[in-house]
Amino acid sequence: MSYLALKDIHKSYYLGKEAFPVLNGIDLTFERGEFVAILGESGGGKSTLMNIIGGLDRQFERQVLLQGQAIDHHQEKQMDRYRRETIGYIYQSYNLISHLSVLDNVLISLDMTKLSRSQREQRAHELLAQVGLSDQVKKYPNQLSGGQKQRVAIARALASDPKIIIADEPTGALDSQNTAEVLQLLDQIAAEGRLVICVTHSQAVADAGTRIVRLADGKITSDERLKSAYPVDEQNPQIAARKLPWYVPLNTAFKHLKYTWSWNLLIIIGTAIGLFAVMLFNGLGNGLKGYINQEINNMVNPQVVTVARYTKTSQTKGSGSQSSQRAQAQQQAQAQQGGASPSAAGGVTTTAATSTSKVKTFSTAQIKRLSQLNHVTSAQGGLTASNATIKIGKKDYTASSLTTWSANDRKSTIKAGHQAGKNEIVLDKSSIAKKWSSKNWRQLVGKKVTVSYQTTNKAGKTVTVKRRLTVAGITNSSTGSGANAVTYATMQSMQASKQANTKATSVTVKVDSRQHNDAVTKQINKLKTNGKRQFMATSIASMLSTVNTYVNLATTVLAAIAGISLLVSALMIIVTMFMSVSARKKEIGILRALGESRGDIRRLFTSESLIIGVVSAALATGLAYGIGAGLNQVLYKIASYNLIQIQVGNIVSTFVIALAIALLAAILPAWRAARLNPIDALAAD
Ligand SMILES: Nc1ncnc2c1ncn2[C@@H]1O[C@H](COP(=O)(O)OP(=O)(O)OP(=O)(O)O)[C@@H](O)[C@H]1O
Repeated sequence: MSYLALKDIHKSYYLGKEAFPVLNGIDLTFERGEFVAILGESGGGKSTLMNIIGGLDRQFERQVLLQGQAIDHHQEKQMDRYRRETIGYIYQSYNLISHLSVLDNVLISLDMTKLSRSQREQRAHELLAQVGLSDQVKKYPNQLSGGQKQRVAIARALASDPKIIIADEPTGALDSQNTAEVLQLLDQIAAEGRLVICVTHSQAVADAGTRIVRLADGKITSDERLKSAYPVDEQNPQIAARKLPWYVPLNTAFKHLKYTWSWNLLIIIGTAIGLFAVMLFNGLGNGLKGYINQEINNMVNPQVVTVARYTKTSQTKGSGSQSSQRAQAQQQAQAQQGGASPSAAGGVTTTAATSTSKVKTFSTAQIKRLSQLNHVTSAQGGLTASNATIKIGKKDYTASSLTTWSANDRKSTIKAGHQAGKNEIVLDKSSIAKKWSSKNWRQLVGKKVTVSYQTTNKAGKTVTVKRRLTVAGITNSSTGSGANAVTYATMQSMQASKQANTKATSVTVKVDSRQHNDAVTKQINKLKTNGKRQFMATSIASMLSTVNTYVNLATTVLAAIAGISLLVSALMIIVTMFMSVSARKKEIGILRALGESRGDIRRLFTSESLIIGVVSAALATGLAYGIGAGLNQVLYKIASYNLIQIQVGNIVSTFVIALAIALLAAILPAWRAARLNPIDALAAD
């Protein structure tokens, strides 16, 4: 049984439907230890025959047998394995991979063996020493002479310890001295017990072998044995082969990107800019939310629910949206029973006179009921008057509202002085204190002022409540609530002096923790007496969540707009990958000839795209942090807050987006690369 046998091989090329026969029934047998020269004229079919023997060409008729076993050339995976385990190629034009060093060119074949990493490196060094290139291992192919390149190609062909070496015009591009050296190496390879099949035009080259097969017009015209084949040591075990591990294409892709970094840098920068913009807008969204929350929390206690009595007005108008309910609660809280002028207070629109007249008060029992609810720590009544006049010295100042200080009001809003005590008042900084003196507004603290407002007494008569109060402090509250405030007791005593209502028109309910605000608000709104709803509650927490929703919406829209640029990035990666596939056709052919599968080629290009994605995301993260920090410095001067806050989640999502784009962009080019016919790919310029 011959080591390799060709049985009546026929091969035709087709141009349209017209067949051009190239091989017309080739019957040949080969043994290990032979150095066979296939000699023939140009166009005689030598390369075609070598591609069939080498497992690259699968479109032929009849059989190739290896050790008596027919190779099923219809099975792609079996052919990949056959090339990987049995065949080593040497080409006229060397076909080295230009972006890999001499050592890596040899290692790329050794990666498909089961040798350990150190054994692979040791073998690569040994083979390069065997071909006389020990001192050239770090060089790249373009730094070598033709003869040196061919010797690297020989070392690579031997790397995976194949038993058949196919050399297609190996000396065609070499001078006589290099030709002699290469022929000597091929002879040595045959002497090691391998089968060397060498295609040549040259009689001199053919004479260096052990046998000459002449091919003309697709037929064997002679088969001449020059000397007997070298003896084969059957005991010598072959290095075991394996499929290419997944990380090798990743590694090769990385080396290619490193070799061509300047080419890829622009794409990386382009992609990074898009990712950076998305990241920055998300960071701005985080910052804005944080800033708004902080500001509101500084002004208003988030653990507070404001309660008003539920009225018919709120039934007709307020059963709708949350915001309209909130507005009504505030209106009711700020209007005073008995007809305090129903004008706007704290940015709330005026209510109709009828609704004002219907504003109900809280009984002590009702306040107690509220204070006993689950998660409620206290419930405190409050009164509000609209359009109060504050007389300081001889000058009158208008306070849009005068309220009672509640748990809702933050001590941090007091910018000078302290909280109001009995017969004291805190006044608003911008609308009163600064108007009194823009520079020395703090000096208002301790001064006596006269506060007056109109209301209706219990008999229905309009009366003017007037009281001399001491200024305890100055508040700065942009929400309006608590801007001008006295204690509940002071307000009650003022009201009582003119027989006006002293019962609470609003109640401030303190909740044990912020998380329970919503639950308490819902609970209060559900309370009923005789089947009738009693209260209407609103909490700042629900307002905060609405604000956060708006900020999220705005930043998502901005990030999405920025994200459009990522489409351009994806297109850039697709174009680059397609160009890379076109430019690297030969490399694809070489890798396939070495035994890499279509999947390995697909992984190579996908890895390259993914690396571009990861590097872009890393660059975008760096840019976002750098530029974000710069912007924060500028914005801090305005808001005293770091408005760009990039979080871990933003970084993770940026990497996910980048990888998704890179993966999508790689699909088509990688598929195209994997589908390339290895023979056509090898023939590429
Ligand atoms: N892909 C192809 N499509 C059509 N015809 C082809 C193709 N490849 C080769 N041929 C033709 O097949 C014939 C044999 O080509 P082949 O390359 O095998 O010859 P060769 O003996 O190796 O020639 P050379 O020594 O010049 O390399 C030639 O006539 C060539 O034009």
